Amino acid sequence: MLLEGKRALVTGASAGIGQAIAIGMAGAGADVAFNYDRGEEGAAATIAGIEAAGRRALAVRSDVADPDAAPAFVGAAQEAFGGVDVFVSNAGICPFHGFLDMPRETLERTMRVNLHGAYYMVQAAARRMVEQGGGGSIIAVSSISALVGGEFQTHYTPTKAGVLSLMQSAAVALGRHGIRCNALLPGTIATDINKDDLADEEKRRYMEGRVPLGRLGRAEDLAGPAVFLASDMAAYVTGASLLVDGGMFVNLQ
Ligand SMILES: NC(=O)C1=CN([C@@H]2O[C@H](COP(=O)(O)OP(=O)(O)OC[C@H]3O[C@@H](n4cnc5c(N)ncnc54)[C@H](OP(=O)(O)O)[C@@H]3O)[C@@H](O)[C@H]2O)C=CC1
Ligand SMILES: C[C@H](O)[C@@H]1OC(=O)[C@H](O)[C@@H]1O
Repeated sequence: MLLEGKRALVTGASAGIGQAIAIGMAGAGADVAFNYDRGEEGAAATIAGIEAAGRRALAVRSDVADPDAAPAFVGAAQEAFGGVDVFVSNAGICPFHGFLDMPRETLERTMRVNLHGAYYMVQAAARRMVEQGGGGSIIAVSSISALVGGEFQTHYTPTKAGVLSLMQSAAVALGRHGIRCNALLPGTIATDINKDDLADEEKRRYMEGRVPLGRLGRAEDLAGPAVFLASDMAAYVTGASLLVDGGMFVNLQ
């Protein structure tokens, strides 16, 4: 198995992409610790999925925007599993809103969760990996939106560009420790984050029509790419970004 005996941590894994990655990594042989903010029921489902794969699970409830949450999460995983080999920064929000009347609190919360949260979490994981020696793999869930804009995402797309940039700089900073840092760039993946937006049938059809593979993404579509980047199959891959979008980005006309 690609991640046999590895210890993986995933932020925001009570739902959607994080949950699929957490369960996918367990299926590939990893013990998995994950954090989440509010979704108790979802967290229980993630634990069940990890355990069904025969691996150990640890759930930690905390807000990634809180700088103290990062060392606490990594410390809890260290205590439970004895180390950290793989870290996935995934937690994120996207409260769709227009630009001209963007509430300051919406802007600041989105920045704090998506960008500051990723920074604190990745830094805490990297510190642990450096301390234990032996390298590691860090993956951040950025977005196709790091590369293109969105009318109702002016507060969100800069955070995803920032997360992509964080992986590039962290790859440079951490290469000497054998720690690889890469970004996943999902396209439009049907999850809770865009349930309301895609409830508009016309919008949904338009988004589907932009995808050469003919369908929106599923959370599970991110699990394989995440396992690959976490594994030794990607031993010489760092500072890279991988679009997982069914071809949406390259579909100009
Ligand atoms: N869906 C898509 O089309 C795309 C998504 N992405 C990115 O993928 C990531 C996951 O999104 P997706 O799975 O779609 O969304 P979901 O809303 O389905 O899941 C988001 C997860 O993040 C958690 N979370 C949210 N805020 C916090 C916080 N402050 N602290 C800890 N955990 C938190 C949620 O936990 P809880 O519910 O417990 O609060 C939940 O587990 C995000 O970073 C998003 O930007 C990127 C490109 C496309
Ligand atoms: C929430 C959006 O639907 C989703 O998030 C992204 O990063 C992409 O822009 C997707 O459209």
